[in-house]
This record gives sequence, structure tokens and C-alpha cells, in this order.
Amino acid sequence: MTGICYPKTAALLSVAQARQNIQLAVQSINEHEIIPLPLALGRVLAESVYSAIDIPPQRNAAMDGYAFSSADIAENPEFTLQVVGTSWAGKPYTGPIEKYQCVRIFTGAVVPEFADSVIAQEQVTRDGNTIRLPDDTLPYKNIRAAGSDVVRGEVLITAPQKLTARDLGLLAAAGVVELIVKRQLKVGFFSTGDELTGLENTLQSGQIYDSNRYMLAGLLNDSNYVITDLGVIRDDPPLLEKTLVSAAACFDVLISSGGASVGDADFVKQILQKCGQVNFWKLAIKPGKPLAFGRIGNCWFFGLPGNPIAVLVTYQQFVKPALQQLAGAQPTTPIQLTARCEDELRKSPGRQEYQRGILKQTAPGVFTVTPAGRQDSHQQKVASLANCFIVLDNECGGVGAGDMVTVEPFDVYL
Ligand SMILES: Nc1nc2c(c(=O)[nH]1)N[C@H]1C(S)=C(S)[C@@H](COP(=O)(O)OP(=O)(O)OC[C@H]3O[C@@H](n4cnc5c(N)ncnc54)[C@H](O)[C@@H]3O)O[C@H]1N2
Ligand code: MOO
Repeated sequence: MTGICYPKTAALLSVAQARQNIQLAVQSINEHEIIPLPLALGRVLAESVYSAIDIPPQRNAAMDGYAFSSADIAENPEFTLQVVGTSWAGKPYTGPIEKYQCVRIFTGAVVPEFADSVIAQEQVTRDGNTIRLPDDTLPYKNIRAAGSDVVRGEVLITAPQKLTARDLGLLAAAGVVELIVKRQLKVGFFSTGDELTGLENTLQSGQIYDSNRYMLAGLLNDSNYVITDLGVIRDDPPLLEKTLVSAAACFDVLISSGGASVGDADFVKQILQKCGQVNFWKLAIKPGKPLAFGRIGNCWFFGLPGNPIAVLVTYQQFVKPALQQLAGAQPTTPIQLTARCEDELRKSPGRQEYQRGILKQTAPGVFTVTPAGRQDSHQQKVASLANCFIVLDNECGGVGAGDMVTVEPFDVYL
């Protein structure tokens, strides 16, 4: 036989090139909506929020004890004061006060104007309405100044922050009722394949249950997305084309799994080419090689490979950052750690691999990883046992036991 033998991977786009392609192509949506604070967890802030008040709004006590004026102590060798009232949290003391008098006070209660210090109750001796302070009492302690957390007019949260529980607490402290956030992305997803059947059916010969849609629904669980399960579409090109074109008119993003490769019943890439545009197809990644990315009209389309672990890997590496970018959020990347690999890992050079591993911390900051099992891209049990990807670059030709490797714990992003 004659002719040139090209390397099998010559036409494959690298993981980094594919990420860059997506990053350059996808723009954040520009539409906003106003939502009440309790519904804002995880949403992407479209406009920065400023505080209309000081937080705390008034000087208040940091301890249960007594509020007094330090001048009274400086001039009082006895260090005794008379207790004339109480400032409760929510019910400040408003009565009169004279020299050598003080007020009982509780944590969070407004410190009366005459006082510049609070002493904890454990530090004083009380006899009837008189307290004696220790000789080494320090002035100006245990008072939280108005605005010591946030000053009126200060930015509370800068857009496009993805709102956390901590943020909701801060916003509530400032009395913020509503927020302007990016509108939710409309994401549709479906499976293709004549072998797939629904969970309500008993398996017939040649059939398997459609598991990818359930995993995808879980992966897409994010308050910035409204997801629609479009079911299973048969390996029927006209039907697939019709589904793609009509769904593209309704969604910001469409995600399919299956039919992305080169088999006689794999039509996804050809239909994308016919009805829209293919940005790329086929990557130097394992699993996930036949990923197709492009658009139909205004809808971005990800044709994920059918193998369940290829769905997992391509979703996390490409779809997730694209959705974040489209939703207007600051892009996050999976955190990477270095771990000692406890077992040998097999790999051929040519594709960047995401093997499924079990990561352990043996001492603070010291990690080991073991493969979670065999690494075929249909093996969902192994992926379920795993808690990380072991990332092996294109050139890597295998790993020996004891070698250091890069791992990405699942779901830890910065
Ligand atoms: N001759 C070649 N064959 C294959 C190649 C290749 O380069 N040349 N690539 C292989 C790789 S890599 C992958 S990944 C798969 C991807 O193929 P498709 O995207 O066309 O996916 P299918 O053939 O439809 O399915 C693959 C596999 O996954 C199962 N599957 C599909 N959908 C689901 C679902 N919703 N739930 C659970 N399991 C699903 C399906 O039954 C197959 O076993 O192609 C290789 N072949
Ligand atoms: O990308 Mo495929 O899942 O390697 O088998």
C-alpha cells in the first residue's frame, strides 16, 4: 500500500482552542429583569447595588454589659457608677443621665449618646444599682460604630456578581428589596438514538434507558437557567432537522446528546451544517471527541457525544463556561490540584484525557488520587464513585504509580 499516513489526531482541535473558540463566539445576553431579594440566590447581578443606609445604622453594643462615659471613670477613683436604666436591642434608652451614672445594655442595643464605652457584665461587680469597674478598665471598648460594616453610598455588590447566600444577607442588611439581574437563559436539551427508551418502559432487546437527559438536567441545575426537557428524538434526519430548527427559535441554547460521531445513524453535525453554522467538530479530548458546537439562528448549539461520560466531561469543560458567559456571569474555572497518583494510569498520546479518580487529602494541602475504576466512556458507576477528574495532557503517554498528576475536584470552581 502506498500513500501518506497522517496521524489520526491531525484534524482535532485542542481543548484550549475549543475553549477559546467558544469564548470569542459567545456574548452575554443584554436583557435584565427585576426580582425580589428572596428569589435572587445564584442569579447574576446586572447592575451594581449601593447602600442607602449606614450598616449598622446606629452605634450599638458588642457585649451584654454596661454603657458608660470614660470621663466618669477618669475622674472617679472609686470606679463606681450608678445604673439608671436599660438599653435593650430594639428599645433604646432615652431617659436622662447624670455624672457617674451608667446604663445596662445588651448586645446590639443602641449606645446612648452620653456613653463612649461598654464594659462586659462579667468584668464588673454589681451591688444593687451600683457597679464597680476594674481598675484596669479601658475606655472606648465594645462599641460598633455606625457604618463600621458599610457606609451609606458605598457599593454593596458589584455587577456581574453571582449572588451567594452571604450576598443576600448583606443586601437584606441594607434593606434592599429588589434587584436588577440578567434574565434567565432558556436552555432546551434532548437525546437522540433509536436504542433509547423512557424509564416508564421495560427494556426490549437492543434498548437502553436514556440516562443522559437525567444527568444533563442535574448538571443544568442553576437558577440562571430555565431548562426544558425535549425528550428523545429518533435517528431520523428530517425529524431531527425539524426539531433542531423549531427548537432553535425558542431557546438561547440547545444541547443534544448522541448522534455526533461518524456512524450511519449519526446525523447531528450534518444537520447543524445544513441549518446553521458549525464552529467546530471533533476535539483532542477523551472522552468527548465528536463534540459539535455551532449555532442555528440566534441559538447556540452543543451536540454532545452520546457516551454518558463524554456528556459529563464536555458539559463541564465547554458547555458550563459557555452558559456562564452567555448568562453574563464572570467565568469560573475548575480548581486544579496536584496529587500523588497511587496507581499506574494507561494513556496513549494524542488527546487530553479526563480520567475519573478518587481524591483524598492525607494531610492539609497534601493529596493522593486513585483511578475510580476502568475508564471506558460508558462506565457511569465509576463516574458516580469518583470525586474528581485526573487531567492528562495530549502528550502524556501514561502515568506511573507515585507520579504527581493534575486533578480537578468535581464542582469546585474559582
Ligand atoms: N468509527 C468511529 N466510531 C466512533 C468514533 C470514531 O471516531 N469513529 N468515536 C467514538 C467516540 S469517541 C464516541 S464519544 C462515540 C460518540 O458517538 P455519538 O455521539 O454518535 O453517540 P451514539 O453513537 O449515539 O452513542 C454512543 C454511545 O452512547 C450511548 N448513548 C447515547 N445516548 C445515550 C443516552 N441518552 N443515555 C445513555 N446512553 C446513551 C449509545 O447507546 C452508545 O453506546 O462514538 C464512538 N464511535
Ligand atoms: O469521546 Mo468518546 O467518549 O472518547 O468514547
